[in-house]
Amino acid sequence: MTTTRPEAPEQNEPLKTILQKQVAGFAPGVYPVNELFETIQGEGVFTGQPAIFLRLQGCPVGCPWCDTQHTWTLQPSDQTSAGEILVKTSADTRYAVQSSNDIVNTFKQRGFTAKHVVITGGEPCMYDLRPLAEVLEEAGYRLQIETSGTFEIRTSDNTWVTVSPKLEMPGGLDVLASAMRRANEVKHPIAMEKHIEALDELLIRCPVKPETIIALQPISQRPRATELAIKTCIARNWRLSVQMHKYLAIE
Ligand SMILES: C[S@@+](CC[C@H](N)C(=O)[O-])C[C@H]1O[C@@H](n2cnc3c(N)ncnc32)[C@H](O)[C@@H]1O
Ligand SMILES: Nc1nc2[nH]cc(C(=O)O)c2c(=O)[nH]1
Ligand code: SF4
Ligand SMILES: [Mg+2]
Repeated sequence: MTTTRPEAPEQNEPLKTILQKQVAGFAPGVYPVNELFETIQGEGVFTGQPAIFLRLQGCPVGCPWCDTQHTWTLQPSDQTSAGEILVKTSADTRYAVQSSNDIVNTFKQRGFTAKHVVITGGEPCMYDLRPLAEVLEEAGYRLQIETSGTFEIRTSDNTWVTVSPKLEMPGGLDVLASAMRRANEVKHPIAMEKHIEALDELLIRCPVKPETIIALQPISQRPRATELAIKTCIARNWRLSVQMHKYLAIE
């Protein structure tokens, strides 16, 4: 296991600056892993697919409704061992720094049978995912990433890219436009009409490929958000993504 420890942040530095410095401290092919588990994909096109989830630590985007706010920070004091990550029973800020080979070996040691790997976060595209994709694909896994489109997407050509666009993006419009062009799937969290209007506007400014699937995902299972998503999906011929794992109370 790699024991790289990022430098401690100075006081009052913005989260984005702290994260950028700490991310730069990781060697290529080494990642801070917040969670690693096998479950059923509960979101988007692959809903129902058995999958291994790899949750990377760190995200500077700050969506107010984010359901994984414990992944935002990357505090050196939160670094722990790989063993501790595997026995986690609740969401917390701890992470283990692992190489791509550590990760694939863990999949094998745990006896995971799924061949679909979902890399999520936090924001996984803060990291260059190409070394990890190479190791995983070589070992016979298919990759999917969940990303906000706020960082350049660095992964294999075969990766299924799910973009959940964050419109007030720190990366700027060029980065988001490139993510939208690369997207196999756009999965947009919504609660109100204005979120659908924002998506319409975005699709004009940042077009997707004709085959890209568009899905609406109600924020936090709110009934009004779900009703709006259902109505809009039927009217637009878009997909509905309901975070099935939350209804089933599984990981
Ligand atoms: C937690 S994010 C991590 C990956 C990446 N940062 C992103 O935003 O795509 C994974 C997915 O969960 C969605 N999400 C986060 N919080 C949610 C919530 N409260 N309700 C519905 N979807 C949510 C995000 O939009 C994204 O599609
Ligand atoms: N079962 C399950 N499916 C998911 N799809 C996307 C998830 C995420 O947090 O990115 C997620 C998750 O946390 N659990
Ligand atoms: S970009 Fe993703 S992880 Fe980051 S705050 Fe938004 S939903 Fe959460
Ligand atoms: Mg989740």
